[in-house]
Amino acid sequence: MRAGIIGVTGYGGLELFRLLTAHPEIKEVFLYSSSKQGQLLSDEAPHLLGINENKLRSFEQLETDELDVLFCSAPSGVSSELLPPLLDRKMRVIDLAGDFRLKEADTYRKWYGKKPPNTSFVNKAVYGLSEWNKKEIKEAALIANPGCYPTAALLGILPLVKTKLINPKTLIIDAKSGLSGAGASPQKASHFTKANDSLSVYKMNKHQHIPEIEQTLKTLADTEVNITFTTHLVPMTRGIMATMYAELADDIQSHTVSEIFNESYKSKPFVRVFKENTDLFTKQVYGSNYCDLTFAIDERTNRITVVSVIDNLIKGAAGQAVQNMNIMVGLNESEGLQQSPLFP
Ligand SMILES: NC(=O)C1=CN([C@@H]2O[C@H](COP(=O)(O)OP(=O)(O)OC[C@H]3O[C@@H](n4cnc5c(N)ncnc54)[C@H](OP(=O)(O)O)[C@@H]3O)[C@@H](O)[C@H]2O)C=CC1
Ligand SMILES: CC(=O)N[C@@H](CCC(=O)OP(=O)(O)O)C(=O)O
Repeated sequence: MRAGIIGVTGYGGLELFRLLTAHPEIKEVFLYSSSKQGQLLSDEAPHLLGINENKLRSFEQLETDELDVLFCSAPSGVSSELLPPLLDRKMRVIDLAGDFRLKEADTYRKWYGKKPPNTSFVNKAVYGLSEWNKKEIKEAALIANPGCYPTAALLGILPLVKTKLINPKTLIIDAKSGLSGAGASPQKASHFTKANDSLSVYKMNKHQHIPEIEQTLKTLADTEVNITFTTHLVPMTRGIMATMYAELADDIQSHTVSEIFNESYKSKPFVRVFKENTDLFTKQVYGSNYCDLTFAIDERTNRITVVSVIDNLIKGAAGQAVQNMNIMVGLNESEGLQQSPLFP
């Protein structure tokens, strides 16, 4: 198969490049850039010197019949302009940005502050939460790859919301991300002197992933709810930890919660359910497509705490995108994604 990557010089794009060039079924990867056409990828990413010496192509050089699948890893607002003509030419696309995730145009306008994409393409897009939407992903021509925070949060909370083990109205998601979550271009909040040795909170009650999580709880767990979701920046390169709190429905014992988690993920190669009260850390999934989960029940408050960790650039972006490609083209979903986490 031949794959293309738009936005390959960014953090998500570089991870796509790394995964796709090691993928056993991918014979060639074409690289597209909006700003560095004609340069080598290694000019921008010196760690790739000698590994890929192909020139970055312009979008005008993108021939749909050359590619079996195209990944778009550009900032939000770009893919809604760039992708429709390619989709019209029957290109199979996996988009890593938020453009095609939210079904309501007004919701996209409100939370992203941008012009929403054409409704007909939004309607065609399938939400690529691999473990929960496999049937639809298999049939999709356009996949809206989930956001990094929603991936971590939803994998942790969906089993409990779906089985009504918690009261969803009491759900609070407290999430922390490494700096690569903010992308490669310099930003104030991730500037070394501000981020180092410090912890910051941002976009309180305004984060664009709030409607994405709410929409998915509605579509995949038939639960309409407004959530409380807070994001923090942690001075580490990669990783997300989502810590989620909710009131338990009456008299739920921990063995029931364990059973639900184990049952939900028993045949899912990338979700690892740890036993109750395990101390998790983001580095245990670093560089891998795993999402690790644990929980603890507080009998004094009748609340449950669920903890989920992922690598934002892999399970939260490029890894899940490759997993979705595998599902879409009928390969084993683990193909090319079986690397162990990098530790220490
Ligand atoms: N970082 C993360 O953890 C996650 C990111 N995402 C989403 O994935 C997408 C990529 O994120 P990330 O890699 O972090 O971002 P980066 O800022 O690191 O990279 C984005 C890349 O997009 C390209 N680009 C910029 N402007 C345009 C444009 N106008 N037209 C076409 N291409 C453009 C640039 O490459 P060039 O100049 O070479 O074209 C740039 O390197 C974003 O939508 C982000 O929200 C989703 C999940 C997790
Ligand atoms: C640490 C950090 O800044 N993370 C980014 C994640 C961006 C992202 O993934 O954006 P979309 O999913 O909306 O495309 C943020 O919180 O906005």
